[in-house]
Amino acid sequence: LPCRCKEPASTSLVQEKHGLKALPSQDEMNEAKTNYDTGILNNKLQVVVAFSDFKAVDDNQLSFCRGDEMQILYKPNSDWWWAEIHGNEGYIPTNHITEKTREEWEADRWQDVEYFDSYADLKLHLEMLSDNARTNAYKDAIIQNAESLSNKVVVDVGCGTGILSLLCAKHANVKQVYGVEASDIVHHTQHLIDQNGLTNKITIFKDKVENITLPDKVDIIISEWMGTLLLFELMIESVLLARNLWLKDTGVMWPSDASLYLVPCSATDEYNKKIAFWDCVYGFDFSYLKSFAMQEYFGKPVFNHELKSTDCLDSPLCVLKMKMKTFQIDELEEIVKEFSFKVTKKSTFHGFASWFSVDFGGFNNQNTVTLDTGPTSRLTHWKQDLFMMNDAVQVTVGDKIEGSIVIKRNAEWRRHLVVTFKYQMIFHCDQNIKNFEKTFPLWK
Ligand SMILES: N=C(N)NC/C=C/[C@H]1O[C@@H](n2cnc3c(N)ncnc32)[C@H](O)[C@@H]1O
Repeated sequence: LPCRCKEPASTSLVQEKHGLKALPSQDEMNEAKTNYDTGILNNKLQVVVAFSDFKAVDDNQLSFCRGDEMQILYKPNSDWWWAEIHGNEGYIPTNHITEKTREEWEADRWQDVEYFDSYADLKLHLEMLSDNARTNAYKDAIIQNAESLSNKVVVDVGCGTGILSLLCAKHANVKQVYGVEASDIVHHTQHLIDQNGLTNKITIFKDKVENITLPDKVDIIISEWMGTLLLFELMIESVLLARNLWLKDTGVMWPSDASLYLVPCSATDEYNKKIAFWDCVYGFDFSYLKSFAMQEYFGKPVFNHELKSTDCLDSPLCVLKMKMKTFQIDELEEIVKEFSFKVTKKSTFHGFASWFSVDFGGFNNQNTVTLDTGPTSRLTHWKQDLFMMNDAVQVTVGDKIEGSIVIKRNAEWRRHLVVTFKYQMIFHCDQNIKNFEKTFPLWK
């Protein structure tokens, strides 16, 4: 099948670019045919997955795309194997494929081993549980909607120590709570449930929510999945998958709504401490280092920035609003939002700040509880995010900052994002225009 790969490179380019040896000789091939026939294990040909596209440059090579699965027939040398795909046979370069299974390959793209290891010990759970604004928002939502939760079945996706499951079971007369947790922290969770006398109300599943089978569909999905820039970790994908698999049509998602906000801001302290600092170091001009400092300190977002309301140069803009009952996973691939900010004070524009808020929609649209992580609310462990631009620009009332933010999901590393700002500044006094653009990996 014609592959949607890029245009063919020349043979030499392919071989140079991928550092490939020459194609196998006829002798090597004959040798392989003899040896490999005996190498087939229990009648199953080895299947490999391509982790990058390859465009054949002659008719005895096979073209394929990232994610394609191929059967290996012979291995004449370490650089080229003879494979079959879509009924065609030919050579494939071994430095484009992984011998891992698709499941292993997918897990790698999600960095599941590192990800779930990071939640296996108490550190992150202590940080989340110590965040009173966060945890009490869930508790308040449960208490204020206890009536509606009565006799309902709840699933807590990514339950960690089980705190949300415990709050549901204690403060509402729920029928049953299923707590689902894939990291090793889950080996403590059952003890905590038993120790608090809620064993008969809460059932724990020790696996990814993608892999489990619940006894039945549920009335409520509760989860605390929000990360930096709301979306990082992309745990939201697992929550939406759980919705698609296990939520009744009449079911409720908690949080029910999630919003991401953006504002132009000054960040004078950060800028002076890390960038302006180099202008004069013990009487010496170190300004040569400023561009390196900008890359080192602000090439990526600052995820633990504390934004003051007085730093904001205009009102915040909601750049993403997700109705969790209907939002689709593929909408996460790329989010684009135009903005047009108008500066409200004389200050220095250093960049943009972002934060999120989530609503726990009441069942009858009353008793909605909101967890807001913005500069006017109680500080949470998320704090706010700072996207420091490369140029600090003096601004005054009426200056405009117009452009777009693009949040693009990393095609390879599925928990990561890339954020690009592209905008122009239109100065009120002389209508002079300056163009800016900067891209921030989050985090790969
Ligand atoms: N970043 C914030 N705020 N919270 C992250 C919260 C993450 C918790 O949910 C678990 N978790 C994440 N994804 C899954 C999944 N697909 N299946 C089961 N458990 C999962 C993690 O192991 C953490 O304990």
